Amino acid sequence: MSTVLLLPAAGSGTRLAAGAPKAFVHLAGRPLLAHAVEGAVRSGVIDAIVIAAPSSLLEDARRIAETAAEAPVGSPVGLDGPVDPDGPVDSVRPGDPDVPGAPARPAPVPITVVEGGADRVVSVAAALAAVPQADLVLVHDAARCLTPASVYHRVVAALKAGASAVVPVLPMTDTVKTTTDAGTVVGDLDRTALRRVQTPQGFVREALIAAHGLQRTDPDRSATDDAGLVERLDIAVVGVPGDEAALKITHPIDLRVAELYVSDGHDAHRRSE
Ligand SMILES: Nc1ccn([C@@H]2O[C@H](COP(=O)(O)OP(=O)(O)OP(=O)(O)O)[C@@H](O)[C@H]2O)c(=O)n1
Ligand SMILES: C[C@](O)(CO)[C@H](O)COP(=O)(O)O
Repeated sequence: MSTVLLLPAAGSGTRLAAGAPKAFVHLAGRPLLAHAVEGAVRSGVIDAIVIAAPSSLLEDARRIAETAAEAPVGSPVGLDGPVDPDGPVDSVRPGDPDVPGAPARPAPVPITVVEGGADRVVSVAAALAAVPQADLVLVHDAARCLTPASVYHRVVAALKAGASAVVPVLPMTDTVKTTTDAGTVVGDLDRTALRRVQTPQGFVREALIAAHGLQRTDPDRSATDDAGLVERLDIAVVGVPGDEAALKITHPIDLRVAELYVSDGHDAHRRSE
């Protein structure tokens, strides 16, 4: 089964306010986009990547992504111990650079860069239109650039087990209340039923194409993720465990947290659990 990753990276990063479109802001000396591409390639489950970038930065995106993708690729990344050949992810590749004697080799993952749009949905649709052939399509925010390989593995495994749509989810850690516009508390939501949703979100290609097709004619613009579009087709969306390291870098404090996480020596892309 071939799996293509769509990487929306065309956002302006208004809330981060770091002086450049967010995917081009540096974390630990490299653009977020480089971290995101490297994480996807090192997961071992992605066959091709399509990036949606700002129109003025298409060449920069291509250069950054191709350099990042040339990092040696290794299959056991994110998996503890040897790869189980009978395990759920069957496209894992050999050649771990950290295994003594294993030869490093260039990434075999082709990268396409397209122009993004005015909002995330438009950017994802532009990237989706550039996917030549694929059985499975994953959509992943460049802003979630430290996502561990294990999250990719869980999403792809659930698709291969028969799901049409898969999202990584985490429990709520705050109490959640509803309020009036004026800010008066109306009531509490049962947080045991609520989940924070991350990316990569995975889809059978036809489901994602149908969902974006519907979106083009649907006046309801409320969906903030691709699963939200697919839900309108009454397709069941399956949740798998996400990971706190897959945080979306949105505000300055998120970038600071990510910097500390990396400088503490964590290599999120290699982490299994
Ligand atoms: N027009 C857009 C808007 C967002 N994105 C991408 O969608 C992901 C999630 O968006 P978000 O984190 O909200 O990024 P921004 O839109 O850049 O943030 P802000 O709203 O603060 O400007 C990011 O990887 C972002 O680059 C995109 O490709 N095209
Ligand atoms: C797709 C997403 O990352 C899921 O949590 C999120 O909805 C994107 O947020 P945005 O601010 O609407 O881009």
